[in-house]
Amino acid sequence: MKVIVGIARMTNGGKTTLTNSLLKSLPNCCVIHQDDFFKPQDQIAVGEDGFKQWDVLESLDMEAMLSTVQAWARNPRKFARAHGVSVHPDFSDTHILILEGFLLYSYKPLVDLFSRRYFLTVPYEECKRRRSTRNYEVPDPPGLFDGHVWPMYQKYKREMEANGVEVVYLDGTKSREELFHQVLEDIQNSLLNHS
Ligand SMILES: Nc1ncnc2c1ncn2[C@@H]1O[C@H](COP(=O)(O)OP(=O)(O)O)[C@@H](O)[C@H]1O
Ligand SMILES: NC(=O)c1ccc[n+]([C@@H]2O[C@H](COP(=O)(O)O)[C@@H](O)[C@H]2O)c1
Ligand SMILES: [Mg+2]
Repeated sequence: MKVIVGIARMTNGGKTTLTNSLLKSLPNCCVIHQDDFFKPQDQIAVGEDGFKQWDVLESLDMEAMLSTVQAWARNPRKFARAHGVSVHPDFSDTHILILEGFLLYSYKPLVDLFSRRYFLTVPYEECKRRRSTRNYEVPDPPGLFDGHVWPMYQKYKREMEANGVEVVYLDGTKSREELFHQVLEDIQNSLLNHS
């Protein structure tokens, strides 16, 4: 059985934190981080607003991300080995892939591959506060959050809803432990339903 789980959305919603906890608890579980597929800085367009447009789909090499997912799907055992994940003998027929990132459900070739699509949200003020404490490889210029990050979040969310993409919303203001247990239990239940 092969299962692909999406841990998506809001910047600073807690995706990477939650994903890292799940990886330790789920058997034969590999991960692909969307952040690893940002194009180089000189290929990021500058918008009419003067900001580099990091938070649009075109800033990510989604074809390369899809190829990586396909490599896992062709041979999850080989993928696990190559990524240092040992295959648990008691669960050798179960393979889980977590895709983690802020724009997972807006790229058509990927969207139907998920068994479960999680969508972490936190209120605007909390998101902005957490973001202000983060150090990205390319630091945020002043005004980026309100001028680019937040409007793009809203635009893609509206499009996703209009396209009828089904997601499981998660309240990112819950504690790390509560979120972890909620999602772990939910994934375990959906594994039982698949088997
Ligand atoms: N459940 C939570 N409650 C409070 N703070 C959190 C929670 N999960 C993550 N954080 C904090 O929020 C920030 C962003 O977390 P991170 O997992 O990197 O988010 P993302 O990958 O969605 O951008 C970090 O400082 C992290 O420690
Ligand atoms: N990793 C990078 O090269 C890079 C560069 C500039 C901005 N970012 C930011 O990363 C965010 C996505 O990552 P998080 O969801 O972990 O916050 C986007 O909102 C984007 O603005 C990342
Ligand atoms: Mg992250």
